[in-house]
Amino acid sequence: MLRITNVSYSISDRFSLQNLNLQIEEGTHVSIIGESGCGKTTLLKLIYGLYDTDTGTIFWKDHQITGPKDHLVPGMPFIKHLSQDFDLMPFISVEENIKKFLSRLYPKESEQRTQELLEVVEMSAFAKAHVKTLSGGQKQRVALAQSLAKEPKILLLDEPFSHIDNFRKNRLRRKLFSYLKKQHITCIVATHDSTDILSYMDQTIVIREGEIIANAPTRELYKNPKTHYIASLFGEVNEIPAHWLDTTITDSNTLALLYPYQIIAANTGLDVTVKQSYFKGGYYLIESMHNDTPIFFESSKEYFPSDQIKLALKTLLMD
Ligand SMILES: Nc1ncnc2c1ncn2[C@@H]1O[C@H](COP(=O)(O)OP(=O)(O)OP(=O)(O)O)[C@@H](O)[C@H]1O
Repeated sequence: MLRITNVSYSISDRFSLQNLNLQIEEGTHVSIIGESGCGKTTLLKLIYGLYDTDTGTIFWKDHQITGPKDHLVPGMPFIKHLSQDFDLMPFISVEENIKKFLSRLYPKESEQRTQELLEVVEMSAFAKAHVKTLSGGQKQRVALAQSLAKEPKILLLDEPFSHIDNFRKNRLRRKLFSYLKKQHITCIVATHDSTDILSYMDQTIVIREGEIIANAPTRELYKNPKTHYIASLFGEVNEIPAHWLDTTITDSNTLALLYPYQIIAANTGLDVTVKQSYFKGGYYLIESMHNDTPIFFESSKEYFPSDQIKLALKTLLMD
């Protein structure tokens, strides 16, 4: 288990991570989400041992993770950290970039492992190519393979798919996270992308201004977001008086957080005027207005500006 206890760390006068407490079971996949600048990367670097904490401790099982004060070369050997600027050698080939992390004493095994990893990240065709000739997304895939070469106990990924096209991203995500589960590698991912999270992450941690404000199983967090900030990290969300759509609620001060898919056009309900329809492939996201309040909902049918319609709740409970 990874155990973070009362950790604080000031990066500057303006930013600090404050009193973090966190436990992550071995083999779990965890995402760290939060707005840009909230401290996700800083937390990953603390876990890797790139910074010395101001207070508190970080342990992986019985090993204390400590920073540059205690290590000439910071970073723990059983952890791999894939940063946003992948650390590859540009003038050697893709496979050499991976092999340099494997033992030269066993060339056959090293070759096999390299090919296995290139297959996971779908870069086998580029094995002999020089890294400097690769695109950003291809470099990111090589960096991913490199981070797995030595089979870390913990893999820390910072925006791991940010440069990778949608065509490949979904397949790569499926392959990577199932490989990590199979190998029982604990994985912590800092991400902005909610599709990284929902299907693959067992646990999600939400950070706001240097503080952990939520830590829960991912589905639970998605279904019951406690605040607008948390819900909005998963996509568009409406925060509206609950009684507008739920007639069982009498208190007009109670607010409801509703994702667009929870609201539908109906024969009776709340009067709204359509402002805009956004084509999303299998459905439309409709932006409508009730008085001055925007309400987003999903529809299989396109609506047009100024259409007058009524909205109702699709589900009271999200399950
Ligand atoms: N070396 C540094 N010196 C001073 N301030 C820094 C340094 N590194 C980061 N910061 C500041 O610390 C805060 C947290 O940065 P961090 O990179 O951890 O955020 P983040 O949540 O990962 O952001 P993003 O999602 O944009 O990558 C930011 O306000 C950033 O400007």
